[in-house]
Amino acid sequence: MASMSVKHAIAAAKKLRSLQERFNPGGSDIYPALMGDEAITALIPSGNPLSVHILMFTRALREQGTDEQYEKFGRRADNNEIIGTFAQTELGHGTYLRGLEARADYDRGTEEFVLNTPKLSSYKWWPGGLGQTCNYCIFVAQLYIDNEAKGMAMFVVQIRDEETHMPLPGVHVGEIGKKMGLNGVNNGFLGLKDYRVPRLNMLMRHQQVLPDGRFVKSPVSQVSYFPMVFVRCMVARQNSNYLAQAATIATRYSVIRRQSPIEEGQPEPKILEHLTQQMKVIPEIVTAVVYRLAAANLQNMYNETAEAVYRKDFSRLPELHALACILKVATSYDSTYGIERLRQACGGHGYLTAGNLGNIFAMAAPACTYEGENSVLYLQVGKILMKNWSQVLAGRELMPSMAYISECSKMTSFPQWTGSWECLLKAIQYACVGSIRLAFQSYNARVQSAQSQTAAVNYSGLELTKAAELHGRSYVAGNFYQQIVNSPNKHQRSPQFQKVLENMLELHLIQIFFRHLGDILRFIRITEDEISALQRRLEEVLKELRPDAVAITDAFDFNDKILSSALGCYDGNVYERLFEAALKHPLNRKSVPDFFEAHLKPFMKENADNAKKSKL
Ligand SMILES: CCCCCCCCCC/C=C\CCCCCCCCCC(=O)SCCNC(=O)CCNC(=O)[C@H](O)C(C)(C)COP(=O)(O)OP(=O)(O)OC[C@H]1O[C@@H](n2cnc3c(N)ncnc32)[C@H](O)[C@@H]1OP(=O)(O)O
Ligand SMILES: Cc1cc2nc3c(=O)[nH]c(=O)nc-3n(C[C@H](O)[C@H](O)[C@H](O)COP(=O)(O)OP(=O)(O)OC[C@H]3O[C@@H](n4cnc5c(N)ncnc54)[C@H](O)[C@@H]3O)c2cc1C
Repeated sequence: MASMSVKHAIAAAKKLRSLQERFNPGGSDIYPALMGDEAITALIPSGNPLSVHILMFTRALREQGTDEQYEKFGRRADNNEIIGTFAQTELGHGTYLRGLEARADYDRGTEEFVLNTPKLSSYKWWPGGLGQTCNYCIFVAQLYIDNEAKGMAMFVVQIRDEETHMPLPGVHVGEIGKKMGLNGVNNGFLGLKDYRVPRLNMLMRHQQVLPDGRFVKSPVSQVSYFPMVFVRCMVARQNSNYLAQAATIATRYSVIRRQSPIEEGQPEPKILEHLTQQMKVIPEIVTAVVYRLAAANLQNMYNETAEAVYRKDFSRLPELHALACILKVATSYDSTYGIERLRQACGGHGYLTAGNLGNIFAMAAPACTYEGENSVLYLQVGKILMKNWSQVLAGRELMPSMAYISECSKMTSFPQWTGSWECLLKAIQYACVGSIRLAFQSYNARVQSAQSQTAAVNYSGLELTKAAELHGRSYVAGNFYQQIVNSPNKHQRSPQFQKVLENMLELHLIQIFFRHLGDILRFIRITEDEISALQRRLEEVLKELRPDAVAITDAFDFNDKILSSALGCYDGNVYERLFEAALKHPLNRKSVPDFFEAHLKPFMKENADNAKKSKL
């Protein structure tokens, strides 16, 4: 599997190079285009062992290294002359970066760093491609000068000989073992013992160690986290893709599969005629569209911020960090939940490997963990919301993506309920601000009672994560509303197309309303009649979108090779393809399986003999 994945990954890398020549060398705006060509995902269903090389190793060299360091290492990496990974997580630490144990001690006598993973728990553990594929890595370590800790730093480390691929002296490297999925990625471990690298192997665009050992601190320490921000933006796009693939498969299957008459005596309908099936499938189609649009927005913001950071303007980093966290979490949670819901919507055949829904789930699910575990990132956003609420109380402006918080904070009560889209959106935002206010009261009371900020964050954690989740809902729903209702190119859309988009907006807003009804009712009075009216509208809009479901998923434009699913094939010949896949199973090569003579027959005979004896 690993060699097949590497073979396909090399093919994909060549494609990426040709795209880079067309777009711009190493530009971040090529990745969505690349992912628009899902061949990357389909060709490598067991995961791409070069993903981290492309997404993190090459970018870290470009963004964290000096121009000279880019010339020395980055150009070769961009040209795939060397293959690297991003080695930050350790066996003992992943989330708490300040607890990382790998260390880099500066030796001013030789102008080198001595790299060590002092304990087993200090071993780098998880980096993609580290096990077998990479010959370099970005090694993230705590920097020490004269045994004084200076914080985290990144080092370019060669781990294997470029000719023989043998691990270099002082390097202990290998594969960490089988996973739930992505088993073509060869995630690896790395131990270093007194491994020396020249001073200029420390990436020094933002912080420097001078030959005499003087340390020049970064103006903004968080800029060293930038490689993670980029991947969080990519995850938002990639996981919306996984959900779109699963939605396409389940939709196509749901208009092929017939089961259970709706009226006695009538023929069995397509299962998508069942309202409950519509409720399983159609909202996931819409969620995939909603997140694809939100991820595109985030990608633009990333590109703008990356250019600003290059000019040493770090002002937009905090907002990008907050949005990258919230979208990475929301997209990975909702896509993972959605793919499983779509699998269940396909009955038993959804559980077959030939349906590919299990593999899509296995590709999507780890995004809830990597690049920042989701609950930790929710807490991170909760902390940022507390900081911004203090700004609101001080009457200060907030970052654009949080402007609604200021607006809602000025509302003494929620206006008359109308049930309009604007009303539904405002309800979600109003509930979010109410949750922020409650979280702040708890958090602030703790800080006032002399709890440390980190302890107050921990003990207010449930309210902070709730506020963060509702902030994510508010941002995503607000973005979707703007794209459908206020988009500058709205007049270029046909009325029919605009109507489909508005139905999708109606469904998204009502679905989010019902998902957070408890949170909303805490702050807004809504009558039973008003809620029942929304229930009717939900049923109505599912019926309205039913005829468009196949067309919308066809518009995702996944070809059969990419979906790799007997249930979601374009020609709809599901049963033929399921049977064809079954006949290919190795167990069907012989009529009598080998285990019959060896195990089954003796077992049955022994039981028969025992039965006879017991009768005597
Ligand atoms: C060959 C062809 C292939 C083609 C490839 C392309 C094809 C693409 C297809 C696939 C695309 C996408 C799929 C993705 C596949 C990728 C594969 C998996 C990769 C996984 C890699 C990893 O997992 S790398 C390791 C990730 N690890 C983490 O994320 C660690 C998580 N922990 C943290 O981030 C931090 O510890 C923390 C944020 C939780 C806490 O930060 P800190 O310790 O500093 O403490 P504070 O919370 O107090 O923060 C201090 C201040 O810093 C601010 N802050 C924190 N983080 C950031 C940030 N990132 N940016 C900016 N600012 C930040 C924080 O807000 C505090 O600010 P103040 O309050 O103002 O002080
Ligand atoms: C498929 C895959 C690919 C990966 N690729 C890479 C890679 O290329 N490079 C790399 O460096 N790493 C990589 N990782 C590692 C990944 O970044 C870490 O797994 C992730 O950061 C979580 O850290 P951890 O696994 O050590 O969990 P921990 O940090 O030990 O967290 C475990 C659990 O503890 C809880 N927890 C932790 N901290 C807190 C907190 N502050 N508050 C509340 N609860 C908390 C959470 O429930 C969390 O799930 C990869 C992981 C996976 C699964």
